[in-house]
Amino acid sequence: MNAPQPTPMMMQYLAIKEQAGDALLFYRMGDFYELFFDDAVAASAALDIALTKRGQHAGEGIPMCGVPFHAYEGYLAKLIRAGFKVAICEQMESPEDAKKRGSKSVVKRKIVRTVTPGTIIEDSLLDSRSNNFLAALALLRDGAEAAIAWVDVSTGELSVRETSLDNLAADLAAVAPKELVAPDLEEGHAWREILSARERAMTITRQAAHLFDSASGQRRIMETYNVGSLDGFGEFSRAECGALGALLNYVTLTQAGRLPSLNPPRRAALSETMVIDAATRVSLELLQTQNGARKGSLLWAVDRTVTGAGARLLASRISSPLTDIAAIGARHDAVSYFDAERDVAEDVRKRLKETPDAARALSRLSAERGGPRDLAALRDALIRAQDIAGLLPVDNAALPDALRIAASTLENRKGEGFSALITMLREALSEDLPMLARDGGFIAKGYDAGLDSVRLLRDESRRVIAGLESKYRELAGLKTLKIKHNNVLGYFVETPPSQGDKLMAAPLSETFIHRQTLASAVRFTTGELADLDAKISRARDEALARELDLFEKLCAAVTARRQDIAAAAAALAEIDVASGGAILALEQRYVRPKMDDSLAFDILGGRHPVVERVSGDAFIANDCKLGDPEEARLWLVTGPNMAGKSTFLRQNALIAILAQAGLYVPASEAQIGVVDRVFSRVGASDDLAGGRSTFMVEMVETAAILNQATDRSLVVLDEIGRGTSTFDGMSIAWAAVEHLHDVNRCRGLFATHYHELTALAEKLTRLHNVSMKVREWKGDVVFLHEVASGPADRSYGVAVARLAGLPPKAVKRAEAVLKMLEERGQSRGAMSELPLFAAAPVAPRDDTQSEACHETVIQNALNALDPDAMTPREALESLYRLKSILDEL
Ligand SMILES: Nc1ncnc2c1ncn2[C@@H]1O[C@H](COP(=O)(O)OP(=O)(O)OP(=O)(O)O)[C@@H](O)[C@H]1O
Repeated sequence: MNAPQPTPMMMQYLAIKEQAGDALLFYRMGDFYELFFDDAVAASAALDIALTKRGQHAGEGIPMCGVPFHAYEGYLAKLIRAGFKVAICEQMESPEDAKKRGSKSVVKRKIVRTVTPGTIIEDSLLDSRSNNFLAALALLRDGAEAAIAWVDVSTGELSVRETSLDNLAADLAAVAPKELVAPDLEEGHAWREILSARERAMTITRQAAHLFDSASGQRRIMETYNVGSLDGFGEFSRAECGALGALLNYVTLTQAGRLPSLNPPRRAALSETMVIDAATRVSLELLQTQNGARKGSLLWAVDRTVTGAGARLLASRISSPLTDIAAIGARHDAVSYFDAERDVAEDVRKRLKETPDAARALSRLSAERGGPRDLAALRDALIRAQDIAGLLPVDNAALPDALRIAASTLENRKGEGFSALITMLREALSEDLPMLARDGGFIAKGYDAGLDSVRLLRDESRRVIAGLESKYRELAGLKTLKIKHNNVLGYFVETPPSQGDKLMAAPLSETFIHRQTLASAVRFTTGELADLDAKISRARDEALARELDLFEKLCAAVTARRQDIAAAAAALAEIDVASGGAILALEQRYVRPKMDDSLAFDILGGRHPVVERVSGDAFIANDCKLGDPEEARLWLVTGPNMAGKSTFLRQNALIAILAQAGLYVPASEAQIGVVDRVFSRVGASDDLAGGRSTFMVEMVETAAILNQATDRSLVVLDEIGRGTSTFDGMSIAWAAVEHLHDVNRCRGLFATHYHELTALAEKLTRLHNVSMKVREWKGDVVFLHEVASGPADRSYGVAVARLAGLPPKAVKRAEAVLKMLEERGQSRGAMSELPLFAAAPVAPRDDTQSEACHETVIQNALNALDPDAMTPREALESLYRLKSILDEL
């Protein structure tokens, strides 16, 4: 038996599916996008929609599912978030046109774009406050030359930098692309290993090596920016050209040739930014917490921006702090201006709040995917830009350079200004705007005489129709006769069923032509009505064609100015970040850090931005003084668990990052010699997927720090070596401190539970012991969260265990073991002499009655307290009081 032949429709589908490659194919059929075969199976599982079988096309059941066109964006968003790519295939003609062409059943179809995690431009699929980067990695000469380029297709921001095997992980962590285009590397290749490690955080799209070639990259850049040479862009290395070329190529491919507006590529040299490796970013929770939430991150604590573009800019600044003192100072100057001019800051922010996202609207319009509302968004953004520029007069001598440049960009002072464009858009657009241009009705009355006269014709005909109704009622002698409209019949006359016969009989049948009989009505047309209907529909088509033509002209006028508009949008974001920084400084008492090229790290009254935001006034500020010629370079921090060591360590790393991102810092004073790299290992994590134990991860990370930290770096390390046996761990911690002190010579904070390490301060001249202060009261411990000079006298581990609610028997036993260990010295011998825990005698309870009585007294005293209303000191005093009550009992 012969295999069934695929139908012409299925042959068309298979040909288009081949073009879609690894993307799911959304195949437009009427009001649905349909998916077939494996695509259907994958989509129905990911979207939780029904999978059915279609039998006609190839003679057997083909798995299929579909999503309705009017609601497809939600489904698309879900698939993209799940890491899929989706090729959108549209019908390019109506079935009627296909029939006219002589094709029986197959209408022309074409992939109009492929949506991938890194190439989204639809607002509904994007988070307005987050960047959505697509990156490309070029490796030339097997990685001897390498570069990474990245773009946010929704805003057109494009950057490129050289990278290396050592820096790639940090670069990828800094950019955090949603998708990376990379050459297809063979198994075991060192670069591939680094990419695989990040595969969970981004989609990797592998492409043939020749697409990353430098010469074709150069051609692609010139084509994209329509220039004859690369001279205007500054010098790009061969690898940078390769990465940019591959990136632009992929964007062109996925957008089916309709490129969104892209800014000229900006070179982001490695030396200009602070290096923060991937593990440090996770540990410091810069843009998101370790659970992936924005709330609780550094960005969440310091973000006071009021626009999406401002939030995105702030996120990239925190992600890539600067190292150039002048550039950092320029950002601080801008915050400082708004800090001094609070009223101006408030006025500016009021207007910013009403400012639409110009960068994203512009991008959609440039990619020919925008609508009338995007034009209105640009108009309103430019109007607000002018208002804001008015609040920042460029001749004001107090205005810092960064704001002066921003204000002059907002008005496009060096160009032709935006007034003409604003006037044009103001006059052109009507009040109520449809989502899509093809819905029509968005051009304002009075803007185009031709359109107005067509509309007049249409309205005139509508009026005539309204008049016809009374004429026909009179003619037929029927009060119930009505003229109605629907999409199938156009305008028609309708009567109740009981009256239909009257119109179908002579003489009325000469005027009324029967069209339809329904249970509830009988419908007719007349020659006059048909003429008017045709006139109206011609006028409607003509009006729409005219509107679409005008829309195109408006878009062309806007996109012709896209560089200027993009610059104004960037200036608005800059002003948002600076004014938000000033508001933050005011609300949270942040100060401007003094930046210089010394090796100082001198923080007075430093606070943790996130813990402080959660705990409010109860947060205890602490100083940190490192690197001064006379002072210590490294602090060894000891103290019990829960005393605040990790908080102290992290807050200082965060202060360095905030300062160099161009923001003020949570401290009463700060002087920072620019930091080139920040390393933070606070809290161990394991890498089960990578097959590495907690201890192994810790050692790999410690190795990276000891190998990479320079004398300009800031290192914060918490309890290195705790994942192994006490003696191994202590030896590793010991050696790490010595290495940081003598070899790396960096500034750093090193927290440890190994008290033995405190003896190192006698040997290492620039190591200083500090400890977290606690109060002890008859075996209980109260945390003061204050950093004091000198080592901790005890570890208080057992006291903390008691606080945590360990059963009293276990606590008593721990105290006994501890005492024995302390008496005999901490040696393996001492440990082996200890009797087994289970065999330990437990003192029997005696005077239970008096204990119960004591409990009541204590309970009453406790009930009288309101911990939420107390400061830590009041709490401490209450504890003392409680203790004295207990003593008296
Ligand atoms: N300076 C401070 N002011 C107020 N509260 C603080 C301060 N520092 C820390 N805390 C509070 O104490 C808790 C414990 O802090 P942290 O985790 O830093 O202690 P730790 O000494 O590192 O403990 P461990 O050794 O168990 O990791 C924090 O969750 C925070 O709420």
